[in-house]
Parts: sequence; structure tokens; C-alpha cells
Amino acid sequence: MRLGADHVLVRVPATSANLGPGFDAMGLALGLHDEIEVQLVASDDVRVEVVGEGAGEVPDGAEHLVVRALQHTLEAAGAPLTGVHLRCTNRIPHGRGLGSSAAAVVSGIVAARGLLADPHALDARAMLSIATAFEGHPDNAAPALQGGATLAWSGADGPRAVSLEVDPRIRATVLVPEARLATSRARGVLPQQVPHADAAFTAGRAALLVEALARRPELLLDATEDRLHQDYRAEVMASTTELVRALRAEGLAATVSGAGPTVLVLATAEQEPALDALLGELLGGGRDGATDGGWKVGRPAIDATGATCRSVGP
Ligand SMILES: Nc1ncnc2c1ncn2[C@@H]1O[C@H](COP(=O)(O)OP(=O)(O)O)[C@@H](O)[C@H]1O
Ligand SMILES: N[C@@H](CCOP(=O)(O)O)C(=O)O
Repeated sequence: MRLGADHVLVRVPATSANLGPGFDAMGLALGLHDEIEVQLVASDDVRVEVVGEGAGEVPDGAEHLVVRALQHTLEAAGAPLTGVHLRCTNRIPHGRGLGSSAAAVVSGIVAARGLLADPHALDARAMLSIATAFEGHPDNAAPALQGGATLAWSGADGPRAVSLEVDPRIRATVLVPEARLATSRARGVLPQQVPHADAAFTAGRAALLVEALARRPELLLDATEDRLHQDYRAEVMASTTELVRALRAEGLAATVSGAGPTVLVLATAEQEPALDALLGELLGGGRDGATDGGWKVGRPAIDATGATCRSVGP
């Protein structure tokens, strides 16, 4: 496959995976975005400039996650490999359970697609498949690619995803702590097996969540209950677990966002004054959305679009 462009801009949303019972399956795209600018160069030079989250921490060459995903995708599409100059403007915090690694992988894949002479050669399923191979699970990659709420699974033909309806009354609030937790660590504390009763309980709640998201927000508290991962993870995220339990005890649908330690609350506008008052008590007030315990409270819109790519120049 020939290359058709040499300079693209890509924007990818943060994502909150699991939503309680949808472990490794459900996810929601949020209005907080990373942006990358990719310029192919004639030499084999690979250069990465990072502004914002991860600056000074992530690799600045071929090992950078975006570059790896980009080059892997070009190779998979049979396109020639060249050097690349990458500029990242990162807003998604790393290691907080808001899908930063999935956003990086998806931005590389979407950029590669935008550089191909025929981008349609790489369809949505092919992109999800590559992203899932990098991530190990499709629940962040699906909403990062297509926006909104998604349900993803791996079938005989590879990873697939469908969009879920979200009632416009439902809004997301994220409570982001200062401390990071690698997803690999939070996966490492999960058991190999769970009791059948817990699996049955969680399967029922995940099914209920589809209905609660679509048109019955009053069911969100019950529908976001989970017995597959959150309790097991309490040992590596004590404050998160405490916060989730305190919010749920007051009737608010709080869950661990992804593998944590961010907390996601799904609430209607009517519930927000009570939520905000409770957060004031639980976290203490602070300037610029920061609270006494270092938690930042955000209320991003639900991103309905997913990853976008546009070509720059002639
Ligand atoms: N934009 C990015 N560019 C390069 N690497 C990234 C980027 N975002 C995340 N990563 C890598 O992924 C790690 C975080 O991934 P992970 O532990 O899965 O947490 P998260 O919940 O944020 O996805 C970072 O420490 C970094 O190594
Ligand atoms: N299903 C995964 C989701 C990980 O999401 P992240 O945003 O923390 O990378 C899990 O729970 O491990």
C-alpha cells in the first residue's frame, strides 16, 4: 500500500472502562483529549516532542508508544516505513484509569490510517484489532476509536464493538487522584477464578447497565454494581475504594474508572448538587478543582465522536 499523505493531526478522547460490571467490555469516551501531529520524514530519523502529561517521562524515540503503534500499523498495511517527527499535546493523565495508553495506541493507528493512500483499506475492525493486541483488552480502545459508550468483545473473527445508547440526562464526573497506578499492577491483584454466584450477579448487572444507560438513569446505582474486580483491587487503591463506597452509600453510581485509581460517577443533572455537596465534604474544597487530598474533580462531556484525523498541507 502506498502512502498518500505525510503530515496528519489526530485527536483522541480519554476513556473510562468497565463502568462497574462491564469488566474488559464496556467503556465511555470522555471530552478530554490528547492531540498528536505526525510528520513523515525522508530519513529514518525518529523524534518525539511531548507537551503536557508524560513530558520528560515517556521515551522520545522509536520506543514511544504512539510511534510503535504507528509503525506497526503502517507495516501491517504493507506501507513503507520512514522516519517520523511526532509532536504530542497530552491532556489525559497517565496511570489514572482514564485510558491514556489506549489513547496513545489509537492515535498512532489512526494517524497511520490517515497517511495511507487508501485509508479505507484499514477499517474500524482492523483498527480495533490492532489496538486490542497492544492493550490486551478492547474496552478502552473501542470508545477511543468510535466515541460514546461501547460494548466490546472478542469473537472468532477478532475484537468487535457496538455502540451503546446513552440517555442525554447522564453526565460523567471524574475524581482524579494525584497518585498513579499502573494498569498492569491493578490487573495483577485479580484472582484467576471467581465464585459462580459473583459471575452471575455481575452478568445480570452488566445487562441491566445497557438499559440504565439508554433510558433508565434511575437504575444506574444497581446497574453499576460489580463483583469481578473492584473489591479485589481495594488493596492497591484504598482511598479510591473508600470514596466509591461513600458515594454509593448516598445513592450515587460511583465506580472505579478503568483499572483506577480515578473514580467515575454517572449522575443526572438533578443529582449533581447533592454530588457536589458530598464531594465538598469527602474531599475538602480547593482552588482550581484541586482538593485537600490532591483529588481533581472534572466534569467532562461524553465524547460522541471518538478519534479524528485530518491531513495537513498540500
Ligand atoms: N500519550 C502517551 N505517550 C506515550 N506513552 C504513553 C502515553 N500515554 C500512556 N503511555 C504509557 O502508558 C502508561 C500508562 O498506561 P496504563 O498503566 O495502562 O494507565 P492508563 O490507565 O493511563 O492507561 C504510561 O506510564 C506510559 O508508559
Ligand atoms: N478493563 C481494564 C481497563 C483498564 O483501563 P485503564 O484506563 O486503567 O488502562 C481493567 O480494568 O484492567
